[in-house]
Amino acid sequence: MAFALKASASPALAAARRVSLRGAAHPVAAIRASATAVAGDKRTISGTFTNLKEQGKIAFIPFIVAGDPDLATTAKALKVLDACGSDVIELGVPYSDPLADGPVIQASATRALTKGTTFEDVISMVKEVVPELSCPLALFTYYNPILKRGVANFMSVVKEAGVHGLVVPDVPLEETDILRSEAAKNNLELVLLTTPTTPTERMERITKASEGFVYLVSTTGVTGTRANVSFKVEALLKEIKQVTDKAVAVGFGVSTPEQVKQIAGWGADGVIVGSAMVRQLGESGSPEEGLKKLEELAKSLKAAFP
Ligand SMILES: O=P(O)(O)OC[C@@H](O)[C@@H](O)c1c[nH]c2ccccc12
Repeated sequence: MAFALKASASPALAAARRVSLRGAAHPVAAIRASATAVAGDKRTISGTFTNLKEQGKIAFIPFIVAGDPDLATTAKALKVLDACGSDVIELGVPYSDPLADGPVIQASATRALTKGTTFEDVISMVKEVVPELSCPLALFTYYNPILKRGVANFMSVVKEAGVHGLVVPDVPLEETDILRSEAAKNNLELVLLTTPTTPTERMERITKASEGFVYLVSTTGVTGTRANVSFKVEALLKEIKQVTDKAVAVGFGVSTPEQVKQIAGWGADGVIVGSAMVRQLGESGSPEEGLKKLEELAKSLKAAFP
């Protein structure tokens, strides 16, 4: 299934639309987007965290699966999330064996794959949409699709599409060197993940190697909303921040403003929200309804961020 959006609007027009979408609240982002698009893309994930820290803010990082309910809607969803004040967006490449995902994201990936969504289609869509976003985009993929295409080829294709970073949850730490060196050649930041059960020595190696930010998985098990965020996260954040001054963003289980506030209060530099976003977008009665529910959730969560 080929993906083709109408010719993307000029950066200035895209930025103007963003102002209207974002309302008066984010004119700076629209100006930044316009300047970025015209002057060449200077967005980086680590730079985003640096800017936020200087403002005493933390990053809102939503995750959605490309192609669910369809790629044209994914393109609109990325713009909606950007307009709602996302600081980084994680875009998942649908995969047939998402071993770290719970039922919501598994079902989403299945819907996207059943629609015939291919990696190439996702890349075509990303190439069209990235110039119209003000925030950086991190492509989320399991390791196998990278190996299938060859690491060097994968990285250059992804960079050429305008992606800023990568999250690869199942790459063994011992194999991240090749990934990181090829990513660095393409000016891509490779985000690594640490979990509540990662031994301290390994957490330190992961933290040292991670770029863009350190992804702290809040709980054991797979992705999916939880009633409560584990109190262990507070201590884990302190432990990681003793060994690095890199930004640390917390993900897994988050779906409410209260959980965002709690994690922010524990000292996180960002909060990642996936399944709750994916459910609103992919499980609604129609793409239009899904986009509306996505926007409502994104705005309600964004309002909880300091
Ligand atoms: O879905 P949750 O519980 O909000 O967690 C974020 C998660 O979706 C996203 O970061 C992600 C999607 N698939 C993953 C697999 C592993 C680690 C992280 C992820």
